[in-house]
Amino acid sequence: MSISIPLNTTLQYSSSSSLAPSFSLFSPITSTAVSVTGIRQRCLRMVTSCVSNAQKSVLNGATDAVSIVGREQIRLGLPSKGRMAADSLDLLKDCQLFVKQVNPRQYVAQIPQLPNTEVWFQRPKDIVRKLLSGDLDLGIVGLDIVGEFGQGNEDLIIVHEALNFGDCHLSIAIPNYGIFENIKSLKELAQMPQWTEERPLRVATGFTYLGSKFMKENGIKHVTFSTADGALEAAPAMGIADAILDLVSSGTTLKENNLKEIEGGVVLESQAALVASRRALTERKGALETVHEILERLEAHLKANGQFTVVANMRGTDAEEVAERVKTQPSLSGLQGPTISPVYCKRDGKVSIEYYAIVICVPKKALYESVQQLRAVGGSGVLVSPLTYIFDEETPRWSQLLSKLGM
Ligand SMILES: Nc1ncnc2c1ncn2[C@@H]1O[C@H](COP(=O)(O)OP(=O)(O)OP(=O)(O)O)[C@@H](O)[C@H]1O
Ligand SMILES: O=P(O)(O)OC[C@H]1O[C@H](OP(=O)(O)OP(=O)(O)O)[C@H](O)[C@@H]1O
Ligand SMILES: [Mg+2]
Repeated sequence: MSISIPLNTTLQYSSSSSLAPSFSLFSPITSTAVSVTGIRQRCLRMVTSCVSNAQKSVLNGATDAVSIVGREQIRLGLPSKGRMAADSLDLLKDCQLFVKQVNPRQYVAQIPQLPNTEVWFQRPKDIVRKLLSGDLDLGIVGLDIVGEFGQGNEDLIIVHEALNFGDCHLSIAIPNYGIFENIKSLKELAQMPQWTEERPLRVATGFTYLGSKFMKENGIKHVTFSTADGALEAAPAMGIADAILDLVSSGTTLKENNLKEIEGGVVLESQAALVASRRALTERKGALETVHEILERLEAHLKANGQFTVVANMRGTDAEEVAERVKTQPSLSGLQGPTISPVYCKRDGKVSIEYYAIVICVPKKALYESVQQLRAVGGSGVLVSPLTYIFDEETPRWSQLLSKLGM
């Protein structure tokens, strides 16, 4: 990379709120800044050093980034557009974290519930890059993007790996016609005699890092990659590539372009994740507390999201006897166990206990089965309602995070 600075150019340097110093070059024609020949040398040295720091940061991650100083706010990166954008905001809303973005073209926003945090909207790949350069502290992106642009950098920490949206997988696909008609697995693809050093397997992908790592791990030597920004599924039919490596969710795009996935060809499973910079968590004041709060809210919401509260009445002699009956059924154990409380009825002017109310949480998937089991042990009047949050004593991911941080 080379930089040329015209003789009459001045450099403005600021290290204001961001981690990395920023600099800008001003031409005297358009700015009032004064050029002093003596400063030029110093400016040149500063530019060279900034550029080389920036290059190092990109190559090595935040290890070489400027130290964590100068900025009070924690920065959370959210996808600025595309299929992850609305879902990220909806998830935070479900956690009672309301991102106040006045209009969609505004790239910075606040969350009133987290006054020390600012939101920056960025393209997903830039969120990962900026976590590594120290310009963001936290981010929500797909695991595919973390893998491709994070390149295994140890400064990136996955705080929550399953935010329950953006599900897809990164997979190799080949034509379902011609020489590939009978090829069903990666092994068969690798063993095709067509691929040689002179004529390698040509793969079109936006995931060249993960792609070449995967091919190496699977012992496929004769392979080259080409890249494009989208519509990769056209590449085989256009004669540009033999195979593609791209994200798949419904599989419609593959099908519509006469392509098929193969056994052993899935490079990774992806969904949205909460990612953090290790350095930010260990060095930036308040970052760890903020991530703890976000994690608690996320876990409480995501855990509750998969469950219903079920209330039923059950005739019995006492609470223990009802508990014994309920415990015979596998789907009725609840989180810790069923809550059983007496139902006070008035009969002939006297208060008596004939029924007990049982309250349990059941996984949504097991709802009908649970209702049947409740009925089988004498349950009646079953009420089912959605659960909004389950706050556990401590979230398991929090202790995992602390141990990843060596705390
Ligand atoms: N079918 C899918 N195709 C692509 N990405 C998907 C799919 N389903 C979920 N995703 C997730 O959405 C992310 C991409 O979203 P989107 O395509 O909107 O991003 P982008 O940065 O705008 O990409 P692009 O380079 O296509 O403009 C992926 O990184 C992945 O995590
Ligand atoms: O399995 P499916 O549900 O069909 O989804 C997969 C397609 O979606 C994505 O493309 P996108 O819509 O982002 O368009 P692009 O390829 O132009 O980026 C991805 O790159 C695949 O092409
Ligand atoms: Mg896309």
